[in-house]
Amino acid sequence: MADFVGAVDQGTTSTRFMIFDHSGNAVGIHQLEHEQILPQAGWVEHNPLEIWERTSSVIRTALNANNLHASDLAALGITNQRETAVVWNRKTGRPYYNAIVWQDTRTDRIASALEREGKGDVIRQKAGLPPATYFSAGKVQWILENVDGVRAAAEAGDAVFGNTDTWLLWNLTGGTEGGVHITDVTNASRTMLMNLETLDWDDELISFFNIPRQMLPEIRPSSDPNKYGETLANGPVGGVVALTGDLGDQQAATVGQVCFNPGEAKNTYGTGNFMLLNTGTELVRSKAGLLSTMCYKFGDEAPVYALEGSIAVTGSAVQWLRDQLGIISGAAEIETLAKQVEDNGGVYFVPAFSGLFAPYWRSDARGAIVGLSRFNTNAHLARATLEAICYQSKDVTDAMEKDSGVTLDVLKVDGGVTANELAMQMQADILGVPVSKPVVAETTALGAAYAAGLAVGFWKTKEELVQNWNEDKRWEPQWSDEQRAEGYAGWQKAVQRTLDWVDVD
Ligand SMILES: Nc1ncnc2c1ncn2[C@@H]1O[C@H](COP(=O)(O)OP(=O)(O)O)[C@@H](O)[C@H]1O
Ligand SMILES: O=P(O)(O)OC[C@H](O)CO
Repeated sequence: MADFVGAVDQGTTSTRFMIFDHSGNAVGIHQLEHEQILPQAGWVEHNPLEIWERTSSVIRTALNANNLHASDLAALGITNQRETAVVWNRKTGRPYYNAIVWQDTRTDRIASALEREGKGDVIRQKAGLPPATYFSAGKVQWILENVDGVRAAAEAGDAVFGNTDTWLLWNLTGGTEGGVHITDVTNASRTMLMNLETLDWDDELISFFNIPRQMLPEIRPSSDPNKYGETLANGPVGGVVALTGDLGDQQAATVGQVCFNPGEAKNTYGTGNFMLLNTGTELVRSKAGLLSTMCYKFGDEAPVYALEGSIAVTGSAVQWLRDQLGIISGAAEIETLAKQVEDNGGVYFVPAFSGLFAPYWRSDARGAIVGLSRFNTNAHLARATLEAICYQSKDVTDAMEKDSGVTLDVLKVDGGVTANELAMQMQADILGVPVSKPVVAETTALGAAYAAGLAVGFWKTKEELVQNWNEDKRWEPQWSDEQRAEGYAGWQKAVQRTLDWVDVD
């Protein structure tokens, strides 16, 4: 068998290709950003053709730079930004419209109408999700209603939908020359169209959004010995390799962090934050504002479920300080600035730029900086931004404890923001729980590689993967209980100030 497994990680801001050896170490990586298209307030789009071009490019470059070839890869996995919706013509390969990104809020009226029309409870029951702009179904409905010719093409079977995993699988396996139209259970669980119990598209959910069923891809396991397809010999991989792993990026990170037992959780700090708790083969329905979602399904094993706390804006608040306010020139600088002051000086920043996701689900919220006095400086705002990342994670952790009864004894973390030592110390202080980061911090790509490799016997058991996980760094809580309670009370007050700001009806 070949010595390596490859994984494409198609994220919100960039796409990377990574090559892993049997110990789970990265032996090659290449990464490219793509354009964030912001046509109006609240709208976020990506160009699917640019994403495919960047994907091809990172695959070619990473293989060439390491003098590796298709024959060195035992299998390939894909992981992706979830929910982001692409609709394209299967005969021409042309997208009808830009991909509408998970952060996009243009469907707020569609989402609030669902609740008004009494469909919210059916959606929560069947899909495990609250009606919100976040999920794919409303985005597909918007394209069907607003882009000329799409509905007729969809009814004729020519216009098809996929998240970016499906778009890339289709292109990698042949595109107009016979590409597959496939997704996995984790991605499907974020569309708002899949029934969590049957793991199939649900006609009632589909009818809420008036989506022709033939637009939807086939739903397959996240790790599939019956491969989804093979890469084209003349494609970017340069040879035929089996595609056997497909997971949404947050579920992939959960696998990369080897959270295979019920009660194990990870928190990924990227553009947003996503905490997932493995709830085992039991579907736990959230009462505290979390999502019930798929964790993974490996081959013909029973599906594993998760509770998820999704936070829309965390690392992107750091980007906002850099790009919109210009108070730092690079993300890493926030740490130096925040360290200039001892504490937040009374300032709280709630970055509800896309409304508030878990556990509030309030699309009428907008961002607020509160508690300002003349004493405050940029340094307090920098500190409040890092605290906001951690307080939002505290909201989600509390909800998780309520829903599952599980008390975390350690929080496994990964993602871009975990490079920030101060933020990770704050997280341990605010939660009162140690925070632990693994040596291989690229857990998302690693999880997709694990899913692909398990399917072809490159790794034989999940226990082998657990052996690969090693701690790099741990932060212990230092705050007193009193400090923690006082700080969190301020945060909760600040959150109240952001609510009911925009009129979504
Ligand atoms: N040292 C740092 N301190 C705080 N935030 C950081 C730091 N380095 C990167 N980030 C943030 O991390 C995010 C990128 O993380 P990444 O895991 O690559 O995200 P994604 O997968 O969502 O693209 C950016 O939003 C950036 O602002
Ligand atoms: O691309 P990321 O890492 O920002 O993750 C995005 C999530 O999948 C959105 O649900």
